[in-house]
Amino acid sequence: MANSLIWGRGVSHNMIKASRPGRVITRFGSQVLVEDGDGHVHRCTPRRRLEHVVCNDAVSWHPESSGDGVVTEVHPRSNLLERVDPRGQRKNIAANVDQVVVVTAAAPAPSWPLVDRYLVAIEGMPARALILYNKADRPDPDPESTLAALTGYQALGYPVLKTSVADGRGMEALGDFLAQGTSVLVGQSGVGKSSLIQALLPDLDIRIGALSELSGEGRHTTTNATVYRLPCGGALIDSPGVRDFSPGPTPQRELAQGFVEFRTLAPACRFHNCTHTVEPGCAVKAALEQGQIDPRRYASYCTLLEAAQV
Ligand SMILES: Nc1nc2c(ncn2[C@@H]2O[C@H](COP(=O)(O)OP(=O)(O)OP(=O)(O)O)[C@@H](O)[C@H]2O)c(=O)[nH]1
Ligand SMILES: [Zn+2]
Repeated sequence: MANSLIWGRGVSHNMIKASRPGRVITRFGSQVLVEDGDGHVHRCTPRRRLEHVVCNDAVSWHPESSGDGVVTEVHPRSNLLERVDPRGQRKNIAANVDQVVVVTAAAPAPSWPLVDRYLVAIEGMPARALILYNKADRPDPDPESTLAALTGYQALGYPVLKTSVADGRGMEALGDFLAQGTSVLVGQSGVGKSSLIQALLPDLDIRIGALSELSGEGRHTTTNATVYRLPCGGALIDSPGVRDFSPGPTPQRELAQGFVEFRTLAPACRFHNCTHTVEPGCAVKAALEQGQIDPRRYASYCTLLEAAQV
């Protein structure tokens, strides 16, 4: 009898210590919320050398008898979404982002150079991009430019979708895209990111409330990047910082890689470190002169090159 009791205790202790797979839902202070394979969320403290753990990291963790758990390992990341703060410091936002939805709209007027800048960052991560044109229910002040830009992106292989939160068009197709993985929505202020997220996650406030309660930190959780499972399938990472994500300056050598139409041409340039601007024998400029590259995209490249890190 005594033996079986000791045996019983030993088994449950081992079970508690056995590491389990999980996903970091959000961070708050020095702690994280980890979702296990059954969808249950546990408050955990990362081991000391794992302080860098971020939203959507795949981790190993185990529960402790105190109730909270311990994150023991952060698995290799497929990518990392970084933000550059006003002082120029890079801050990690979230890991393992499969897809980035670049939201534009009929109003405010689309900034296509900004879309190009996002695409460079997305290509560098790498992640799949979707270009969304929201508020399609409203008249476009410059329909010709919009059509030219959107068909241009499609020709480069980027999926393009028109949506309206107001009349619901395109929302099902957006759900189908989001179902393919873990996504973030980015874009200029006022294009409708909050409205889209509210439509995709109608119970967002309730979920934020539940997570805040679990963290024991009141409304603190809402300011940190958080992963939400979507009813349409897939997951969405959101926070004010994610929505306002603006990519920092790109290293010069990575910039040309971010323009997908340059990739097959660049190896044919005379100089291996060609900037595709002033060099003789540049295959990119030759393609531009022959009308095979969109001059608008090339102008974006030149603007980004001026701001690029050497
Ligand atoms: N007509 C129309 N209006 C929309 C649509 N989507 C959003 N809006 C409106 O556009 C305005 C801005 O929408 P938000 O969702 O706050 O935009 P946001 O991108 O989150 O903006 P920030 O919070 O500033 O980053 C609001 O008045 C919305 O009601 C749409 O599809 N059609
Ligand atoms: Zn070149």
